[in-house]
Amino acid sequence: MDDIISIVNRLQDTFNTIGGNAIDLPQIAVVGSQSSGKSSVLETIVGRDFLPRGSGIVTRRPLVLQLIHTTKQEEYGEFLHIDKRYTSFEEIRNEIQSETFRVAGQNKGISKLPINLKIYSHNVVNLTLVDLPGLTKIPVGDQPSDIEKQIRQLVLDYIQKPNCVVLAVSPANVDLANSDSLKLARSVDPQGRRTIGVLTKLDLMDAGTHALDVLNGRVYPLKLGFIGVVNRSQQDINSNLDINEARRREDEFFQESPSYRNIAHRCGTKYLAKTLNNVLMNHIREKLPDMKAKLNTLMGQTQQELNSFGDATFFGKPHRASLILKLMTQFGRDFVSSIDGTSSEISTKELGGGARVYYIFNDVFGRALESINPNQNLSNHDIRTAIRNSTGPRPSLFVPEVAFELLVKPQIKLLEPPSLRCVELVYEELMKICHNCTSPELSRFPRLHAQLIEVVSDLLRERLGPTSEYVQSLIAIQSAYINTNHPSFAPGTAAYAAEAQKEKQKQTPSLRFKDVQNVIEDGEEKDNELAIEHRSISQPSGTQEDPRRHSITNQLLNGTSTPESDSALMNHHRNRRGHQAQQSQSQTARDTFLNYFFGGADAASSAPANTSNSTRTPVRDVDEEARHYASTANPLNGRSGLEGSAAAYDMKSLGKHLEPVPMIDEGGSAVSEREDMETTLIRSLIASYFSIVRQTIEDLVPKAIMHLLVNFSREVIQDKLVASLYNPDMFDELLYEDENIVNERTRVKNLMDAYKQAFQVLAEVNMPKQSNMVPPTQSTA
Ligand SMILES: Nc1nc2c(ncn2[C@@H]2O[C@H](COP(=O)(O)OP(=O)(O)OP(=O)(O)O)[C@@H](O)[C@H]2O)c(=O)[nH]1
Repeated sequence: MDDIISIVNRLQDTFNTIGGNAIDLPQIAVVGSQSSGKSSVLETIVGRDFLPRGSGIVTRRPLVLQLIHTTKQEEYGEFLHIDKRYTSFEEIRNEIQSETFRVAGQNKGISKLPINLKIYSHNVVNLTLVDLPGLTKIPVGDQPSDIEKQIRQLVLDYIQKPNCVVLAVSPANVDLANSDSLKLARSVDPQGRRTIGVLTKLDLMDAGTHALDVLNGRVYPLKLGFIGVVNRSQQDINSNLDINEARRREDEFFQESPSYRNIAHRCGTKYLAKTLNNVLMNHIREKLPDMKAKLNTLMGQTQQELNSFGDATFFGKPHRASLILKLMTQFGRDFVSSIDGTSSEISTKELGGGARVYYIFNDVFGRALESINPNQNLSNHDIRTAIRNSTGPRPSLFVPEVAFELLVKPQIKLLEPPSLRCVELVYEELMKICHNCTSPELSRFPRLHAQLIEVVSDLLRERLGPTSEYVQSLIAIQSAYINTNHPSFAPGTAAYAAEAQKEKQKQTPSLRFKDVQNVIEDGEEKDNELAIEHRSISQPSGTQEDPRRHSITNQLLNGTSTPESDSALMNHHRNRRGHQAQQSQSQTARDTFLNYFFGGADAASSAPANTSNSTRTPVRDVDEEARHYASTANPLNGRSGLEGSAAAYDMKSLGKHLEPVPMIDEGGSAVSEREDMETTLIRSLIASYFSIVRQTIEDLVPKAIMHLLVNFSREVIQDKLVASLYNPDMFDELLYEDENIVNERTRVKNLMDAYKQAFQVLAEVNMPKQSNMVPPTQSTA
């Protein structure tokens, strides 16, 4: 029995340490009619005098008695309602009495409110016993009329729980057929599986009668059987008969009684206590598989929790350096793997790490660039003014390239703010990643963690400047040189021109845009001719000019070319080829034409290379252009016809009638159809060129950020961390452990030890001695 007690106690102690109800130990409720001897039975199980005794109703409140086994010699009791340790059992009894009076009153009334008492002793097994008010039938004194019902309900509240073992006490000197306790026990345990019958007062039976039939299970069937006991009489109590002496007398009674001598080994309080233990053990055995499985799970979880505090091999001063290095490497690796998306903790709920950087590039940055209007902040007035200014005193003949450059550069600058913001967003994202790089092991060392974050933050901060500057220079580079020769630049312009031309075609059936294009693309021979022609036109003034050229060019531009004129043109050029062919060879006819349509104020000086590839950029209304050209400008030098004869005017007399020139033309001067056309064209050209630059920036900025900020940081992080923090003088400081974490680790460690111990105990319980495990049966009689 000692083995069982010790195993049960150890198990209970183990689970007390854990603080959980891992074992569902049974509660034993003592049920019986009034004065049947319930309190006496309880007292003998505990082995101490501590319950109020007497005739009439004594137990008027449930007494929940927790017996707690301790290894200390000192025995004491504690009530839940009072913060005091009672070492005198006499005092405990008085406290029960006064507490009963306090709640249930001085009369014979009862209360459902239990009194909770814990008894700590090395003589007890861990058990919870409940002493309940005795069952009555008739109210006495000033008891309420439904006292029987009240007590019955109170008792049922306890015994109907499946883990409650019912100790049904019946006095032997009353016929068992009248036993209220058995009747009530049967209502909750009809199979009699968890009811132990206790027959008290065997010593008070009439002479010549005995309870052998009951004790042998022939009268009332209970799986756990009946046990006969002899408690102290009132007389014994009054004379303070020692409880151990009472037990000895009880043994004597059964040994010497001719009726019970044969079954003396399964009678008495001692045997009752043993039976209760067996019931307890059986209960544990039943629960064993569940408990083991539960314990295994708990051990697994606790081990995991323990592991999260770090590898135990790194504990201690000699391992500080390797621990720091390990944590640093882990931090750096986490940072890199978060960026690369190779982290083991990839979320399915939200974007994280590198995916967010991609999102910034693709969605945020991409959309920000797309949303920029290429003509933002550019009014028609601005464009006209730019054109006018760039043509100087001359009326513009063609859309001036200088004006286009002037206007497109500030627009390119619009790409700078979103590009710089993109750098910042990625920087912020990397900062976030760095802050999220933590592990339970690292969180043990808050100072090291903070330092790791600080070093990486510094690194990122250092890279922010150069990356932003580079991105800024990417925009500046785009503004530095406007490459109208870009292969993608022409189609947009041509599309616009085609659109504009369609409008015109409806009105002028003369030489059309298409025709001009056809002329351009009509074979190398003609192209070369035209190239030579343009070269001639571009001669600076003062050069000897062929007068035939005027009419040929005008014919072509006016769409009035004839086979004759074409051949004349050819002949003319053949004649000129001798001295000019060499110079023209490197130039194509496309250059020539584009200088017509895209010529600057000074067409002769505009770089042909700018337009050499823009084969489909005839952007002017050729008819109108040619007419305008013929009427207002000298096609040879692009100068106004007025210019040459300016001296013919008497400026002094004119001055009297002319208005002063305003600093800003606020729309006072009428906008001609032609100016309107030019403005629209410039807008289209800006949009076309802007989209090329935008595309380049959209491509280059993420690359630059990846190279200068992201990749750079991930490559140097490890070196940077080691260089900054791997210093033996700092180890103590860096490895300072948070007090709460130390406590938590200790708690988890103790928990793990307790589980291991419990597991060991359970292994022992699994193989108990057979004799201890068999519940008492009547058949052995
Ligand atoms: N001679 C003798 N007297 C007993 C025995 N058991 C109990 N008594 C006496 O019977 C009386 C009632 O015993 P208790 O143990 O107080 O009975 P109870 O069922 O707890 O009483 P309530 O709590 O009032 O219901 C006491 O005076 C006991 O001394 C017994 O086996 N033999």
